Amino acid sequence: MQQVKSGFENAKKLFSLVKPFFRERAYFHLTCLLILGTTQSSVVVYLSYAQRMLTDTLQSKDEGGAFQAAINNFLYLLIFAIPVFGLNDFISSGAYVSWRDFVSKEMISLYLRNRNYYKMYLRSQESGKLDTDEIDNPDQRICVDVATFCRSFIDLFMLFFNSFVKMVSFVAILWTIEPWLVVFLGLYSLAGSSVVGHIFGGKMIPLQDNLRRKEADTRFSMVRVRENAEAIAFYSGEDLEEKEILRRLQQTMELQRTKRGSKSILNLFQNSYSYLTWLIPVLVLYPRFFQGKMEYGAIFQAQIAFNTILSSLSLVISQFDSISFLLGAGNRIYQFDRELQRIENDYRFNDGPNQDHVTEETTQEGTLHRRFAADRSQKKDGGQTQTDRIRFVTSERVKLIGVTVMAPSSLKRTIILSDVNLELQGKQRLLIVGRSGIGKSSLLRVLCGLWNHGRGTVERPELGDMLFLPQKPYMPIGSLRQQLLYPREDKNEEHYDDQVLEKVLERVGLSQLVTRHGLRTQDLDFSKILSVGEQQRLAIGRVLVIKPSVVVMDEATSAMDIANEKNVYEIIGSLRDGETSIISVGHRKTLVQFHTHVLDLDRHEKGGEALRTMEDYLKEHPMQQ
Ligand SMILES: Nc1ncnc2c1ncn2[C@@H]1O[C@H](COP(=O)(O)OP(=O)(O)OP(=O)(O)O)[C@@H](O)[C@H]1O
Repeated sequence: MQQVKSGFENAKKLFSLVKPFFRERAYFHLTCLLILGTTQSSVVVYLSYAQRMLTDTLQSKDEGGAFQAAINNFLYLLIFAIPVFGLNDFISSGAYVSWRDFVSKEMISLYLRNRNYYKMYLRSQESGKLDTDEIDNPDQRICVDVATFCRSFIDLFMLFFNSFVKMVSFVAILWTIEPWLVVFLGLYSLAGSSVVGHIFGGKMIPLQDNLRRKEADTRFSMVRVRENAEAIAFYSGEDLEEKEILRRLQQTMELQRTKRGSKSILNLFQNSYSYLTWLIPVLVLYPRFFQGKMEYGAIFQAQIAFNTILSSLSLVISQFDSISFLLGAGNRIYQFDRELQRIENDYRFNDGPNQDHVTEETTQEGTLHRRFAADRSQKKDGGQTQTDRIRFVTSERVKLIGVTVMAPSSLKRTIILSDVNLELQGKQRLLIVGRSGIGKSSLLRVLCGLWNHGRGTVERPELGDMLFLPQKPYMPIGSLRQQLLYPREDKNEEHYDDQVLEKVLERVGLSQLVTRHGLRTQDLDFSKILSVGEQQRLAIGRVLVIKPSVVVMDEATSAMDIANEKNVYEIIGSLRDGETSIISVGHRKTLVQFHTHVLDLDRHEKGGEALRTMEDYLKEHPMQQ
């Protein structure tokens, strides 16, 4: 019963993965595959008749001169059969490429949409592991598992369909020769499939799933070495890295050994199952042949029909390894897809900071406000009922009203900061200070909409009008132009022509990069080419290109020398006639001179007024001058 239930579950999962493609463009490929399958199976059936005819004329020593005709017949069939079988790969690969393309694009789009990738990453932080227990290695799921799934599904589909068509034809042939053989085959395959499903089903499918996960973990540990080559080399951490990679490889190999054991037993069963029946047609039919009531060709054809029906009916047994391989990959895609859908739904009904699913309303002052569904959500959390989402409102200035920041972990909602109030007018520049770990970066994450757990209201301009600069800037693989334009696409040629961008580079002291790398040389990895200070200046170049109304900097000048840092603040200060607001987080004393206000989180923690003018702050902290 358990087996039937899990078989039904697996079929349901497969159906849910295949269904979306049918809403798209699968019908053409399916029609081609079905026509091809039917043609191929018919050719096999005709070949069996041609073989029977040939055998009969051989046995009769060409009595009646039919031998030549049988040879010709066979040859004509072969001429037709060769291209038909040759088309197999062409047509099935067409279906595979189209399907894989569709599924991969859907998954990539869902993964990157509405910051789902970031939410999945936050979930992985909750467990403190690299990946969540359920959703490990999203990259492998999208790139490798989807490919495996589509290829194996199409191959198995073709195999099952061709076998079915052949089986129907050969059942008709064998029925005319000996009906009991057909009945025997039906019962025999039913018994065999139940035995295989019962003994191997529960083991092989989870084993395949686990194996794929371990393979991906091993590969990922190699990728980490490549990505962190220099840091590892500085530490001389090779030995430790090797041990870690070998530990993961060892786990993979152990699973391979377990699989080998189960597979050998499966193979033994498969071989015994098919060889045990070999003699049955001959044993059943030889009395009639000896009595002269049957031609040798009929026995020959009965043998072919018997074996074909047997192999068709026992496909589940003979292909069990491929089926578990398919279900293993399918299961991983299904889990991933379900998790993404869950995150997407959660986003729709609870999260907010994105324009797609928000409600819009106009305030009394006529300002366009966007209120997110989350604002109204009341949720039970840890046994307490509370409003656990921060409210985001679009406004011209930055204002925090009673903002309490909670860690995004859903397991344990730790309060990082409570009841922070702040209002920033244009031209004001805010420095956020406080001891390490107090919550400075967390506050910026809230401001930029990455985190939304907590209470209170955040008013700020549209996200597209704000630019966040982290300590370690992100450098996408691409040209120098693309670095400057990021996160905008490199297509608006007139607006961002090369001369404008060269001027930007000149202002941040990086004009030598144009000579060194060119503006349009593709596929450069600037995170490896540039020093961290240069990367930080390049990121400031993005501020000059985008000209946001608010610039948020999280120790974004920490790797620069004092002259460059000064230059950067002067550049940002001159944007939009000095109306660009600056919010910085940093520990360096030099930052004080570039800001007009301070949000002192240490003072806030002790219950004092957190927001002060720089003048007041310096009276209390003269050493900072
Ligand atoms: N995803 C997370 N889940 C749970 N806690 C987190 C998460 N990210 C950060 N924290 C915790 O929140 C607290 C504040 O972190 P945050 O990075 O905001 O500190 P910070 O003031 O910017 O520190 P620093 O000056 O060292 O950069 C820390 O105790 C940190 O461990």
